[in-house]
Amino acid sequence: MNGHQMTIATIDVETSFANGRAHSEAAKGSVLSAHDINYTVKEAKSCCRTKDKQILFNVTGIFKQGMTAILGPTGSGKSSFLDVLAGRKDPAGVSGQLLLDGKPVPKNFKCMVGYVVQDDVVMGTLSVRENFAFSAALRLPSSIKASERKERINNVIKELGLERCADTKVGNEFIQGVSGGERKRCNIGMELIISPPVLFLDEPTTGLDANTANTVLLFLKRLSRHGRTVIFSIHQPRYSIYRLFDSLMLLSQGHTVYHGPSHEALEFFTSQGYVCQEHNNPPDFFLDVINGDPTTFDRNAISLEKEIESDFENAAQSQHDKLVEGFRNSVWNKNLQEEAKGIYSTFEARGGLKGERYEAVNYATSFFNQMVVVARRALMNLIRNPQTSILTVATSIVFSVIIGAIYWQVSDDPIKGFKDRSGVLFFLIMNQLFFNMSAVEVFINERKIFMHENVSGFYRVSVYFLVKVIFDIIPLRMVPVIVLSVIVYFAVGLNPGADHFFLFAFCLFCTTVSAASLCFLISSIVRVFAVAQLLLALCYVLMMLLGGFLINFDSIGPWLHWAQYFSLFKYSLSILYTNEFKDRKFCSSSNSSICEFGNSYLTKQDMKFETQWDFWQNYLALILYAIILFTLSYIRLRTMKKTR
Ligand SMILES: Nc1ncnc2c1ncn2[C@@H]1O[C@H](COP(=O)(O)OP(=O)(O)OP(=O)(O)O)[C@@H](O)[C@H]1O
Repeated sequence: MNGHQMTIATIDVETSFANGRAHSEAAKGSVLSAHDINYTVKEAKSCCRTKDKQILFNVTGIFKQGMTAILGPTGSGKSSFLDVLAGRKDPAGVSGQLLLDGKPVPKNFKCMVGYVVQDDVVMGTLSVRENFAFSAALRLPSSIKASERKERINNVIKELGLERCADTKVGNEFIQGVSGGERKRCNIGMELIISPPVLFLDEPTTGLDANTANTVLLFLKRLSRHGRTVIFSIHQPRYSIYRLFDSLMLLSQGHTVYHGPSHEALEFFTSQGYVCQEHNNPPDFFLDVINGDPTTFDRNAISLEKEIESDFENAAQSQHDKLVEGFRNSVWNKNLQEEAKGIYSTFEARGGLKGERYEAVNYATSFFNQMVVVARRALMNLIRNPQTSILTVATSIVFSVIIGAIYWQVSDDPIKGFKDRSGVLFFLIMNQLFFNMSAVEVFINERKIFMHENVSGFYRVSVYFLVKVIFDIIPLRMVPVIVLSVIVYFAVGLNPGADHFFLFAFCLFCTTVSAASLCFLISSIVRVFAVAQLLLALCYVLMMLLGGFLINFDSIGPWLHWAQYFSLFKYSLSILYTNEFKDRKFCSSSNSSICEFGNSYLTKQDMKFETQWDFWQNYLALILYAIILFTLSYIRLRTMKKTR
């Protein structure tokens, strides 16, 4: 079993999951065992060189029904081990064997288990019940009847003690919602809906006050009593929390320094010469020992104490080595290894499954069902979070009124008219681009929720992407464009005629969607909002400069001429100018015999406008621009690493 890659196969749990077993009896008392787990990552050394860094060293653990806490100093590998157990690490870096009830975990193990991430991943605009219904609609197989789903949701609400706030919105920065503890329980409930055989939680108490943390852990304890295997990483818990643990795993620098019943941990440390003072909190004491705190030594170990005083770091290291060695030779490890060996030999005796790759299991529901459920949530989110849309429309109205007032009924004079009209059109395109910069936060804000839901098997990447584009990005941009077009077009007095108005409005819409596609691409690549904004502003400024309207092409080197094809200004302004000036005669108001055709102005601007194709190719370019950038964003979403 040493050094082998993690094997992947399907197991019975999956079948029971698909059959929608009754909530209370599902996956009762599942045993997850990890055998000789090693985990290595590739660490970047320089720009093109990487080095292997081992994070976990031959970690063996058995996790039964009840609460198991994984404890250790910061950087000891708690989160890494939890992720490996939950199947959320790249299998390429993991070796060893994971067994669930003595059988290999399936390829989609991460979708079957519950994993409560540290961050908040519930939708604030939905109520607790609606969030659970969202999880149930996507993660339970379609074969489960609506009434059974409803019953499961009610059971989870009851199990987590959320009856009082079941129909309250979870809350976000705009909406007052449930309390911190209820919110955490709501995150847990999203996972419990599928009756997972094992529930993982990454530092469930982080960000909660002491009392709330206590309440959450009490609920977990109750869940574990009802037949669940609960495994979580935790930072220095208080005694009131520690006493709830059934089993404990202590890690130090990726090695196990204790794994066994939590109430026997002190005994193990005493056996190694470390005595916990009477009123000391055991978890604090364990961490102090692992961190090499000299006060944790037995008074008899004087020579070692001296060593610590002289060289603290070396002493901490030697204390770590001593603990690892101590545990390896302890009775606790002997029992653990024997039990693990028993499970492993049963698995081997069954034969057949080791090393085989079974087909990946599909999502619980169809593409169409996912589209409906995710789109419904997006629309509810849009309606219940109207601040963004209202602000966008209000800003659009104010801006349009200002533009209308400044450029009120522009003159038909060939000199003044050309200047004012081209000015307002240029300004409008610039506004459409910069006004859309808010779209860059779309994916940055939702990155965590998307990654969690996608990894947990809620929906396909394509579903999220299509819903985002069709029900979020496009509608949010359509209304302001209509408002702006109506106000500005008639206030400024642009080319009369319904056909010209619609061509104008359609051009602004295409420009907005193309700009939004660029925002979406950048937000799928960059994680930091400020950096994304800076990148976007840089792109727009370059587009403006190289679009051919602020500088004569003869003045730029030929080597830069290609850049114009990436400029949205080039296409959008070509449409708006042609729509406004082509075949129109502009005469001086003071002397009607002084007239000039708009065509001559277009020629001076180096614009092609003679044929229909000259005009329509710009729309085509804008549409292709949006399609290509949205496709690149989709590829980026698909290929991005979604596990840590
Ligand atoms: N992808 C990676 N590249 C390089 N080092 C990594 C990577 N992932 C984890 N590590 C390192 O592995 C060690 C264990 O990390 P891990 O996050 O599992 O620790 P932890 O015990 O959960 O820490 P904390 O309590 O601070 O969250 C750390 O030293 C961390 O820097």
